[in-house]
Amino acid sequence: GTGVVTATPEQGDVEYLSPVTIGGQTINMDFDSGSSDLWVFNTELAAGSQAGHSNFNPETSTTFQLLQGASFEISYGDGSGAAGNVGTDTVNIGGATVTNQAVELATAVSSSFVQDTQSNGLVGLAFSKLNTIKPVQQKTFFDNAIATLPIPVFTADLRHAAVGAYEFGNIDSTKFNGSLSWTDVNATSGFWQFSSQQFAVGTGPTMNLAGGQAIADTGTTLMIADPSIVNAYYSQVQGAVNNETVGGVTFPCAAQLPDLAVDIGGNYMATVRGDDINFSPVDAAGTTCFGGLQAGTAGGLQIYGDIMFKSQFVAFNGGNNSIGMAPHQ
Ligand SMILES: O=C([C@@H]1CCCNC1)N1CCCCC1
Repeated sequence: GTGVVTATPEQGDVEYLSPVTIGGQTINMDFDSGSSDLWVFNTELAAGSQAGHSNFNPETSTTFQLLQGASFEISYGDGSGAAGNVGTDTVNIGGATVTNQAVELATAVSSSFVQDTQSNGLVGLAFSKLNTIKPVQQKTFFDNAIATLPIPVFTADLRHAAVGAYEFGNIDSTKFNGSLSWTDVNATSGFWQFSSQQFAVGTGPTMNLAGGQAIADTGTTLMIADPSIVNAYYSQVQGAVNNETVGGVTFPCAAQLPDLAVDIGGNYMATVRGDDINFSPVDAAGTTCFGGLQAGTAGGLQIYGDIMFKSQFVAFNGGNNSIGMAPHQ
């Protein structure tokens, strides 16, 4: 069958949380198309780490089974991470159900996860080759579900400061304008990766980023692009400065921000709304704002995160490894 769950933004759209039922216990988790582990806060964790969280209890689930000798350890690009043991259980996301899904029970989590009490774990939706379980790598929820879905797709409908949705096995065409533009992804890296070699700032000329590559990552808050794109963009914003203290580009909150169009696989120019690039104030007075578009390393992999998803409805097709995009309805 299909599955649909809400995707509720934390304050400031820092991340989006969705209800996942594991062994009959419903827990709010962060769906991450940029990683491939499903791990959860749980009663095995130290009490100090459990505090404030919803903690899965494997002992009260009648369907949980420990995966003897299995463990996981994951590190994310932002320096956060988790590690622990592994079991299997029945995982139900909005009706889409997988029995014997690998459920990773963290016995250690980094401080940023402990402090973020709205999130109780991640559901990895990138390709299973990135799964960190050892000695035998396990599959993602989507990989396990795909055979039972009417169509081998999940979609992300993320909104600025409003409730959106993740859907498995269905493409709800009432959620986007026009038709989806499809692009093949290169799954070699394990990410939903595509070429992104052109961009345009506002009504300006299309510019080239030779060899540009990007991934679609629902688990990344911002949009991390090549410095050439970032410099071209903020050169059009009065008062934009690279603010080492806060760790990125800031600008006056009253600035008029242009849209940014980026190429998706050579088939589609995805427009990211300028007002979504005004991410958050950095000062109490709300005078100076932090940009939703920030620079990665020159020539490095670009990470199109939630800032892009707030403008674009995205369908992930695991049947033919492609991504479909269209502006939200
Ligand atoms: O670890 C991450 C992100 C962190 C935020 C959540 N999604 C995964 N990376 C981004 C993609 C390239 C590899 C590093």
